[in-house]
Amino acid sequence: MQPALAPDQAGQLASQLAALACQCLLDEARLAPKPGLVDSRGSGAHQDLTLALMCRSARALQLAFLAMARAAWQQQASTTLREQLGSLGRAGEQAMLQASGGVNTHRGAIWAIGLLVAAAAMDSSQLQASAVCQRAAALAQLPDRLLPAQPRKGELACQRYGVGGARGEAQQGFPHITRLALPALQASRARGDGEVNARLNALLAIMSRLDDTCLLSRGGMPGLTLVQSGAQAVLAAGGVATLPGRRQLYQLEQDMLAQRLSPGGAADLLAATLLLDRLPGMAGN
Ligand SMILES: CC(C)(COP(=O)(O)OP(=O)(O)OC[C@H]1O[C@@H](n2cnc3c(N)ncnc32)[C@H](O)[C@@H]1O)[C@@H](O)C(=O)NCCC(=O)NCCS
Ligand SMILES: Nc1ncnc2c1ncn2[C@@H]1O[C@H](COP(=O)(O)OP(=O)(O)OP(=O)(O)O)[C@@H](O)[C@H]1O
Repeated sequence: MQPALAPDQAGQLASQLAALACQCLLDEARLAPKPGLVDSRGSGAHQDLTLALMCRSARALQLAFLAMARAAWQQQASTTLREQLGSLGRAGEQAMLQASGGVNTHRGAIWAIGLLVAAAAMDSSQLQASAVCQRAAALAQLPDRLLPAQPRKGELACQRYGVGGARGEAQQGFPHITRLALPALQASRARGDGEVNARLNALLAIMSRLDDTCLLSRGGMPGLTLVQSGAQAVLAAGGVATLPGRRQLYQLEQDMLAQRLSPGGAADLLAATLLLDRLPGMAGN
């Protein structure tokens, strides 16, 4: 049990968490070169998204993350908290749609990062990635009776292809982050690759294994397989910091753009990876 904090101290930590979550979304959006995704070079495989739109959407989500951190502050996982977070997540989606003029910029990110912000707030004395992911999984496993019944694109892809999607990833405690992305980020930094390349290698590690419903909706199983094997080829060639790895990355990007493939789920998980990487270093810890 963490020691009780004065209310203003608790409020400050919740604000810091929300600001950090937004910063991670901005860092993900600006990181380049990301195959198929919006980045500082352009819109990737998207026709209705730009970097400016992604940044506006990211900033608009700070209040939703703050509300989630406050709601979860020193709470245990419960159906009441899960349903509160669900309502706040849907309000966040409305704020996102307002900021983006009706385009889905960050729905998957609100889900993953919302759960992780809430999980961090539940016990701010235990901010290591594994502990935070376990608490987020406990939340994601609880039912939300207020969830609207009609299934969305991701849900439909899950049913059609028999994969777990965004929900399954969270319910399992974000294994693509803890087992792949964070180790790839750390190994790449340790090799002296530089921060941009380390983050790109973490993204490629997620893409090499994730059953991303964005890819399944856009390109079916062939689209998902193309991306997974292309990302594996980049990593097998030595990663994005090497010349052979860079060549594989640009080949993968050409193949993805030709088929309008965008790994949106992997991008969300990269932003979540950056958050988990920075949580233990948050002021006050
Ligand atoms: C569970 C969610 C993601 C609904 O997902 P659904 O599968 O129905 O599809 P939807 O197309 O809306 O979103 C899927 C998004 O998740 C991301 N994604 C896709 N595949 C994956 C994957 N394998 N792993 C992680 N993220 C993924 C993509 O960005 C995609 O756009 C979520 O939107 C939801 O239930 N929201 C309700 C509000 C809520 O409960 N919020 C909780 C706040 S903490
Ligand atoms: N840098 C990024 N560029 C593009 N998408 C991103 C980025 N970062 C995260 N995403 C995620 O990708 C998802 C967008 O995927 P996608 O375009 O397939 O969804 P959609 O809007 O439902 O589909 P469509 O555009 O085909 O109608 C968003 O939910 C968002 O969470």
